[in-house]
Order: sequence, then C-alpha cells, then structure tokens
Amino acid sequence: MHMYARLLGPADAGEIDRLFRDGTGALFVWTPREAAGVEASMAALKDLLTGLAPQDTFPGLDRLRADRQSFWLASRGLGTPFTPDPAFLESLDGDPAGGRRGAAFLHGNPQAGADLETLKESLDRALALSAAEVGIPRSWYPALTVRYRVIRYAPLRRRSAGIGMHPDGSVLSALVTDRPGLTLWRDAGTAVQPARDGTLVLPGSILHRWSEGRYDPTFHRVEVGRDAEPKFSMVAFLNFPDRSGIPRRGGTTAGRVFPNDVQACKEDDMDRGGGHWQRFAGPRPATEPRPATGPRSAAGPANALRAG
Ligand SMILES: O=C(O)CCC(=O)C(=O)O
Ligand SMILES: [Fe+2]
Repeated sequence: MHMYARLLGPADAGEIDRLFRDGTGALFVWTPREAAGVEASMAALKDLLTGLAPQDTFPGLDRLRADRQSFWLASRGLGTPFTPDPAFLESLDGDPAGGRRGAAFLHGNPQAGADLETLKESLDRALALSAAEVGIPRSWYPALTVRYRVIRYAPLRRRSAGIGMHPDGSVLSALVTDRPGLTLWRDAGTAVQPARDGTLVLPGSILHRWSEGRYDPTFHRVEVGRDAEPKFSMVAFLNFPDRSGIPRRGGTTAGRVFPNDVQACKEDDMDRGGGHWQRFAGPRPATEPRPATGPRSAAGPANALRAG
C-alpha cells in the first residue's frame, strides 16, 4: 500500500485525486536547482529559530506533547505575498501569540525575508497544483487563506520534541522539512517516513468534510529524540474563508453549502471522548479519534465563494 507517491512532473490527470481519495500524500520532487535553494533557506531559518523560546505543542491523539520553537505568517489568497496585517494573523488560528511572534520575527530578522519567500514559493506551487485537482476553482484562490508555520524541533525541556498524531485541520497542507521525524499513518498500523527531497502535500480534515468523504485526511505525527539533530519544517495550511458557507465540490444548488468553521473542525478532530475515525487503526491512540462528521457550530449565512 502506498503512503504517498513521488510525482516527478506535472501530475497525470487524476493522479492526485486518486492519492487523496486513499488518504495518502503526494511528494512533488524538487529539481536540483530548487533543492539547493530550499535546503539553503531551511538551514538559514533553522539557525535563526534557535533563539526563540520553546512552546508546548498541542497533545495529539496519542498524547505526545513536546516543545518546539515556532512562529507563523499568513497570506490572504493562494500565491499572494505574506500579509503584514497583525489583525489578520491573529484571526486565523487559536494561537494569536504565534502570529505575534511571526510579525516580531520578520521585523527583527529582515534578512530572513528572502528565505521565507523561497520556501513559500515551493509550498504555494504544490498547493495550487493539488487544489486544482481536488476541484477547487482557480477563481477561489484569492479568497483562500494560507497559514505558514515555521518550526524548529529540538528537545529543550523534554525527552523529545514533536507533535502528537493528528490530521491537519485544513483543506490541504504542504510541507518542506530537513530531517527525519515525520511519520504518516494508515489503517492496519502501516506507517511510513516520507522522503525529504520534495514538497509533501497532505489532504486535511476540512477537505474530507467539504468533499463529503470523497477524500480522506492523512494522520501523522512528528517526533525528534534527544540524540537527533534538530529538525526544521515549514508547513503551509490552505483553508477556505473561515466561518463562511462554501459551495460543495463540483458546483452546488441552493442549500448544498459547507459551513466552514476551522476551529470547530479542529476540536472535533481531537475530541478524545468520541471514539470514531473508524477507518483509522494505527498504533492505538489513548482513545480513538472521531470521524469528520462536520463542524459542530453553524457558519455564517453569507457565501464567501461562488460555485465554480
Ligand atoms: O514538521 C512536520 O514535519 C509536520 C508538522 C505538522 O504536522 C503540523 O504542523 O501540523
Ligand atoms: Fe500536521
């Protein structure tokens, strides 16, 4: 069983659709020139993160919790520049302090801008190719949001650094990373450590909900032990406009709207009281995950996007 596939050129029609239906990721392999740029930028940013205070990670379904140094940035629209608007940064996630650290990092490290742009370009390109294939109309790209988390994992106060098992609460996420530690899970305990010579795109739990189950999210976790080299990642989370009605995949009739609420989806994903996500049967988490049945809270009445 594949856990992800290596895509060496523009994807064959239907290839990404097939992978994401299977809950697997797609690795967009870098050209040698792109690899050199991405690797140099990851190394430079990892150095700059060394000085940041460690933060607790959210405990995953397996309760792994460990520290990391991180901040985040964001853009309004897919393939548009980072937005410097701090109110926007703080509105996107349950971690406004991470957004403030991002604004402070940019301010204090202007030389990091070019490296962040280099990585953003690779992430955005992989997201755009994948978004088109799962049925997101290009006319929606300016209204989508992308949140970029820049991370250094190094055990500072604990035995390990990482993030517990989770699906991403996004439509799609893309990541570049420089060291082992990321594990993708499938049913029956199948696990794989993806290669790191490309940009990896994973289907998220909001894609699962919006597509009414056509696509499955990829469960994954990160763990870096005390003896390992610190690990760098930059992850881009693509989402629909939050708290809006999103026309369902493949067009819509009145009423066929997905009520998008990112925070409610994330909470639902991590609800340990549930006991679902039935197709997921990896190494047992403390309690089983819940299914992506849709957000609990109703979204606002307005449709932010037109059916494409
Ligand atoms: O750093 C990684 O390799 C993955 C990070 C991740 O899963 C996340 O931030 O959601
Ligand atoms: Fe993740």
